[in-house]
Amino acid sequence: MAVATVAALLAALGGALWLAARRFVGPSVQRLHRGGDSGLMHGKTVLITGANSGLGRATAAELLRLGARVIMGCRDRTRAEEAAGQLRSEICQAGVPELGPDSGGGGELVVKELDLASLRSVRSFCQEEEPRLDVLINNAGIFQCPYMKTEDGFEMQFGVNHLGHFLLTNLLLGLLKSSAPSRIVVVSSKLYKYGDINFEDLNSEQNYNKSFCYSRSKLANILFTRELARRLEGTNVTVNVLHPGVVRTNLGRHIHIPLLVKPLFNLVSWAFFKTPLEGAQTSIYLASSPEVEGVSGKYFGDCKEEELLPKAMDESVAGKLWDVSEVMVGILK
Ligand SMILES: NC(=O)C1=CN([C@@H]2O[C@H](COP(=O)(O)OP(=O)(O)OC[C@H]3O[C@@H](n4cnc5c(N)ncnc54)[C@H](OP(=O)(O)O)[C@@H]3O)[C@@H](O)[C@H]2O)C=CC1
Ligand SMILES: CC1=C(/C=C/C(C)=C/C=C/C(C)=C/C=O)C(C)(C)CCC1
Repeated sequence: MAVATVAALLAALGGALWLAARRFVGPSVQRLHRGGDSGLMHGKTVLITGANSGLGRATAAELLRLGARVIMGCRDRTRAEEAAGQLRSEICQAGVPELGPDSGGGGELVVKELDLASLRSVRSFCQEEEPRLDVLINNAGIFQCPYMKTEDGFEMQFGVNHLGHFLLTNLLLGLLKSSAPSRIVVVSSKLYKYGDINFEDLNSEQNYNKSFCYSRSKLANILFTRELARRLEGTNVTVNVLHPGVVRTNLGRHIHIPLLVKPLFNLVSWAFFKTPLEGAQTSIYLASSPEVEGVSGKYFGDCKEEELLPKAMDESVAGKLWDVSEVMVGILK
């Protein structure tokens, strides 16, 4: 009995040490791409959607550290102000002195309300005058929620992840062009592989499968990027799309995990998932690195270009999705 207890304790200790070692010296930590000088983004304005949490928050922190004026486009002002306050104090503690509105254009955080589940909110957000926009990061997202509709009657995941960002980007294109060279960065997911654009039921009214709808919205992000890159040729505005890997964020909030199993999931995610800062590296890279100047229409993971499945490169589906999306959000000329 005593031998069995000691063996079990040793196995548990060994397992814990292995997990901890993996966490601290594993490949995901080594991939960190913190090459940028503070000042690299000085004078640049960056808009990040969903910047109060997870990847968006980590991206905001790093671009702020690089000297950008970061606009946090968030649906909940209280949560966003709280995140902004924390980011400001983290940056001050890290000793970046030039933060603030009087700093001559560098390192400023601005919170603005933006609910991507409401076309009215997207339109009113874009009506607020901004003198320039150098980088737009379409980051906000919702994952495997129960069947819900946006204010305008779209299935929630397709509505927020694709249509809200589609309208936002289109309404900001003039400003991005007048600020060129400028960049658009789109956060998609490897799970696009399990999606299809079923044009006959884009609002999933006949049949709702939450995993399929998430994957479809992320496939739409990629098709949108490729069609937009084609339309933006010669404008000096680039657009690229990325997958961040599996990252420990609040994205899984709609996944029900029994209370007793939760500690195990937390342990597994702590050991195997990327941290938000690790997951945000490709967004930061595409937003700021001189290495990707002029690169457009490409798909990235871990700061490197990756190949796409043929269904994400289908030009006729991308063109049709663009046309249908224009009608859905009401910007058909
Ligand atoms: N975490 C991961 O493993 C992966 C994430 N991704 C993608 O990364 C992106 C960021 O997600 P992540 O940081 O993980 O998740 P989080 O849930 O931590 O962050 C998502 C952000 O999106 C915001 N958001 C959700 N709905 C809306 C809306 N209607 N209007 C405006 N903002 C909204 C959230 O706001 P609020 O806090 O108010 O809810 C939050 O700020 C998503 O596009 C996701 O699909 C892709 C692959 C893997
Ligand atoms: C951290 C954590 C969770 C987070 C899950 C996440 C972050 C899922 C990510 C999904 C992916 C990979 C989406 C791809 O596009 C759970 C499981 C809810 C509960 C336990 C702790």
